[in-house]
Formats: sequence, structure tokens, C-alpha cells
Amino acid sequence: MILDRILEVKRSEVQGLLERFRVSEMAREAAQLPPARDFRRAIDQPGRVSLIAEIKKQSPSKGLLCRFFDPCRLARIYRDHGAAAVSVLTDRTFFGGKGEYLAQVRQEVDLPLLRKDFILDPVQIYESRLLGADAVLLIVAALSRESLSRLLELCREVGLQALVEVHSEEELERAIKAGADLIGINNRNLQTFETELQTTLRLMEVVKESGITVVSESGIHHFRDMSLLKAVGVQAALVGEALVTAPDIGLKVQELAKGGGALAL
Ligand SMILES: O=P(O)(O)OC[C@@H](O)[C@@H](O)c1c[nH]c2ccccc12
Repeated sequence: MILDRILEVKRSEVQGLLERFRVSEMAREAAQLPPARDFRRAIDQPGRVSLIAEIKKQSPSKGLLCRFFDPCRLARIYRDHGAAAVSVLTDRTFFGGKGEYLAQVRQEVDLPLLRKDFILDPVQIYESRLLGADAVLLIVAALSRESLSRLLELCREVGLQALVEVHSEEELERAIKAGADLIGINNRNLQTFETELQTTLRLMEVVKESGITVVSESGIHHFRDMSLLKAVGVQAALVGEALVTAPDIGLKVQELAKGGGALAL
């Protein structure tokens, strides 16, 4: 499965980081930073589905999405047309991202930023904070119960929020048990790569009225998708492909923000 391949590469990247940097040194530096922005509050606003707009150059399933890729330009367009937060893919091998993109976007816009990567080790949490992230993605399918709890705890310690990603009822249960208050339901099936908004509708039954902030992820393309998510009580939608491939990106951001009720029609 693709996730196994990604994790193999990621483990060697982590090894590289550990060889190049001292974790204690990074922790000391991170402790001196001003507090991160409140990602959860920015996306959890009554009566609307907030848009988390993603900066994504390529994906394992679709290849190159964006020919003239300029992360800072994308971030400005997202901000100017109604996005509540920005997600930056930093994985290099599979998504064509880099850590520097996050640092550059941090300089460019003041919106809360999510670092989208495959986080397996504490060193990546410190690195994320130093690059300017306000939140990081933790993928339940990629982590043991112990690692998930340990990384969640570390996020709290360093002042980063964690978006805990699930694909199934079983993973959702693990996320809740670990104490996640911000959960991403990924509509993409990791085996087939197909997306199915139904996944969000199904898992929403379990979490609604729990006080957990829910983000629906992947395969969201249209105004009507956002309206549907609004009707089932989701707080935010994470959208990449539909934005970066749109002929007029600003217009697409507006369409989705309107569909979620974040902008007036
Ligand atoms: O491009 P899409 O279908 O709008 O999806 C965005 C986002 O959900 C997707 O990039 C994503 C969700 N979880 C991930 C984990 C790793 C890498 C990427 C992802």
C-alpha cells in the first residue's frame, strides 16, 4: 500500500534530521517563539463550514497538479478570497513539497497554518514549530497508539495544535481515546485512492454533538459539496486539488467559501 512506501521514505528522512540536528537545541529554540495562532478557533465558527485551503503541487494519484507553482501567490489568493486557514504540504518525495514553502508562506500571510506531512517522530514536531506551523497533521493509520498519544502530548507542550486524521470508525475511536479535539475525516480510501464524501457523513454520526471539531478532507470540489458538509454539521473542509487546478483560483475559493456559508452569496 502507498502509505507503507511513504512511511519507509519518511523514516529515513527522520533519521537524517536526527543526524543533522540536536533535538534539545530545537526544543530550546522552539520555546522562545511567540505563541502559535489558534488554528482550531479560526476554523470552528458557528453556522459555517470554514475553508482550509491547501498548497499542493502534486499527488501520488494524480501526478503534477500545478504547472506554475508559487506557494506564496497561492497563499495570498486563498487569504484574499475567504479561506480561514492554509494547509501546506511539505512532503517532498510524494507531494513535491518542502519545509521552506511553509516558512515562506508564514512570512506572506497571517492566517493559521497547518503543516501537512507524515509525522512519526518528536523531531518533526519541533521542526514544524520552527518552520512556522500553528498545527500539524497526525495520521492515525501511520502511528501506533503509543506514538499517537506521545506526539499529541508533545504538541500540547510545544503549543501546536494537532489535526488527527482518520479513515474509518476504528481509527476514529482511537483518535477519540487518545484525546483528540480536532479530527480530520479523510474521504480518500488509501487502497483505491478514490474519494467518497459518504465517509464523512458516516463518521459524523459518531462525533456529532461531542464538542470535537471536525474537518472533512479530500475530494471536495463544488459549492454543493460544501452545502452538504454544512448540513451534516462539519466545521471545516480541507481542499487542495479543486483549488490548485481551477482556471480561476480566487473564484473557486469564493465558490467554496460561499457554499460553506463563510461568505455571503
Ligand atoms: O486534493 P484534495 O482531494 O482536495 O485533498 C486535500 C487533502 O485532504 C489531501 O491532500 C490530504 C489529506 N490527508 C493527507 C495526508 C497526507 C497528504 C495529503 C493529504
